[in-house]
Amino acid sequence: MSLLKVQNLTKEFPLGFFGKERLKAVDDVSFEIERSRIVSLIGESGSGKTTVGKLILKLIRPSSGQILLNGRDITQIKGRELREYYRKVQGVFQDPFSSFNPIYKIDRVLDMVFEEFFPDTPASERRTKMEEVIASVGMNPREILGKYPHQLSGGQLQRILIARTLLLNVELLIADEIISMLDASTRVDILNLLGDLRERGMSVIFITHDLSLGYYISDETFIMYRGNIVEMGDTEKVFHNPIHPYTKMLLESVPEIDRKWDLSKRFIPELVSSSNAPCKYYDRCPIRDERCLVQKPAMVEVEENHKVLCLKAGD
Ligand SMILES: Nc1ncnc2c1ncn2[C@@H]1O[C@H](COP(=O)(O)OP(=O)(O)OP(=O)(O)O)[C@@H](O)[C@H]1O
Repeated sequence: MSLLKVQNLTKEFPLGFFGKERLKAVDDVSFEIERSRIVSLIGESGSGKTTVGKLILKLIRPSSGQILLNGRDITQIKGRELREYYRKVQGVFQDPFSSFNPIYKIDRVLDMVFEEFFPDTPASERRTKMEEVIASVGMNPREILGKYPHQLSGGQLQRILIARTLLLNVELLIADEIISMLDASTRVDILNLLGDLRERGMSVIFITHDLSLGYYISDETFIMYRGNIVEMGDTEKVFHNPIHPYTKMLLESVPEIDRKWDLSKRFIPELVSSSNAPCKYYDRCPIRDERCLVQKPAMVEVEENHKVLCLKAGD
């Protein structure tokens, strides 16, 4: 049984002044994540990545669909079951400063994990465990535990948030753009830390719009476009044998060190489709044909653990 199974997940938001129209921020998304895997969710701004993360974290409710953790549908759980869910599934977000209460020192922040989830743990054991997890995210507990959040850097705060998930021993971490605010060398340290979590048996959904970061760290990659996953599978296959025209375009648009900016290759995304084609990529698609105007694409398995949402993928 997979750790996480998401089935036909959809989230609509009201659109416009009176909210009569609806935006499908996540549209019929299905995937499974096994234990001890890092999966990147990649797509341009507004493609629905954060909404998927928030739905799994139960910060918002789905319009339809199911989310199963270890086979149990969690969309309706409440009370004690919900608390137990948060012991297993946690999120870390882009801006680490906003995740901390500025008046609590770091020891207090970590102690609250014990208060909430393991209240019977004696004080001395709490301290030992806190020191262990701070050390395992590469920091000196004596330098960190007595400090307030504003006395630490963004990278240090991200590590503390990851240390917090180690205290809980979570099974699934949703990491939403957690390294966009960090400098290049701190980024690599945090990415490597995610790799360590995987070695401990944790799975990570790594949300990013940065293809190279996704490629560096993930076992599997899901490419999102306007609420749909358009391509998914082993990272090596998605990156080295991209099939969906959107994935191909994304990979071609990564700036390379030895390639200069070229106006003729500039791509301006069209966020609202002008046709009513069932394929959301139709208006931008260089390989579209008349079938794409009438037939809704379904996920096609093009090779083992590599699927594509495109009518032409099977051609
Ligand atoms: N609470 C909300 N109410 C209305 N629309 C929303 C809400 N949250 C998100 N949206 C819309 O849903 C779509 C998907 O948003 P989401 O934040 O999931 O995208 P994203 O891929 O994470 O983008 P980014 O990389 O910019 O964070 C966007 O069009 C966004 O404007």
